[in-house]
Amino acid sequence: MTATLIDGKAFAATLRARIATEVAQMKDHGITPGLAVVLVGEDPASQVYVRSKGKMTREVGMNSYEHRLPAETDQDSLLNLITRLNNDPAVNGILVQLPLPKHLDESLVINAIDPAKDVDGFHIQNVGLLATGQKAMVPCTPLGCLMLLRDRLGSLSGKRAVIIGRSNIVGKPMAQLLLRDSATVTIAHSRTENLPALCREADILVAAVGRPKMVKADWIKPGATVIDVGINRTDDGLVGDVDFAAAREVAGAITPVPGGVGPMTIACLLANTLTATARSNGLPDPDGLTP
Ligand SMILES: Nc1nc2c(c(=O)[nH]1)N[C@@H](CN(C=O)c1ccc(C(=O)N[C@@H](CCC(=O)O)C(=O)O)cc1)CN2
Repeated sequence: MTATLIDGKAFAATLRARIATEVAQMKDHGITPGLAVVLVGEDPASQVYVRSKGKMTREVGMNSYEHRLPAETDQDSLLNLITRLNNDPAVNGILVQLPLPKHLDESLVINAIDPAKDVDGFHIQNVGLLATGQKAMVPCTPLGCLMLLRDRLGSLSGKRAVIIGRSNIVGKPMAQLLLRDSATVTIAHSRTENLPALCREADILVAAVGRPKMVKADWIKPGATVIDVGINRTDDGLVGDVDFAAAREVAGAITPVPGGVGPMTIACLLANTLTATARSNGLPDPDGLTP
């Protein structure tokens, strides 16, 4: 069996077009969503992502505010900028591109963002709201994975899901979202015993470890849906955490890298910015953009 390709690039383009329609309607009511993105330093991949975020923000009709700071920026200067953005009524969403240079305290910086403008969903308040099943801002990459999974499978209720990776950005929020949809969820990590056997039990396998081609074909239950969050730059180019060519002969559906989960991350950032704008203006959440 050759797996169906889950085309995240196409899904993200459709999502962005829908967001553009909703932004146009907001503008008719005098509201223009604004997204501020802060980049500290010159990490080449981060520069690409930030440029792409700015371009797509403008394409859907939102205002984009980019703040590029030198790598040696001190903590207080960064916190002062965040305070300014928190207090700026034109800014509905704030994102600090990660990773930050080592001398900056990532948690302190993220938790300085107004939770209502935290379109990354990384603020401790949003983490807690998500974990307790309340209305939260939801991290973009797991939100994108959830959208792809629901589109492919419909109901996730009762499905066996294994997530490889326990990061705050992907693994943990992904688990919360799948639990919310009544999947049976296991988070696996570097100390998990007999990982291949555990993965073989999964109807839904999410790989988010950052190790190129780690997940082999014989780790996959025939017919399973495989979501590859890995973005690893290797001598062979960009590869995921899943050995794609072999895995697609076993899985029922699989996301490619590139063109799978990655494009969903930015589309969901725009979705979150729209949601944050609606909430701050006392409007209902836009349909289908929040879990
Ligand atoms: N504050 C944040 N920082 C980071 C996040 C995040 O969600 N919030 N996620 C990643 C990077 N990221 C967005 O910031 C991101 C990663 C990948 C893609 C993407 O479209 N990938 C393409 C491949 C692009 C390439 O060639 O590199 C794909 O997979 O098809 C978009 C955004 C870390 N930091």
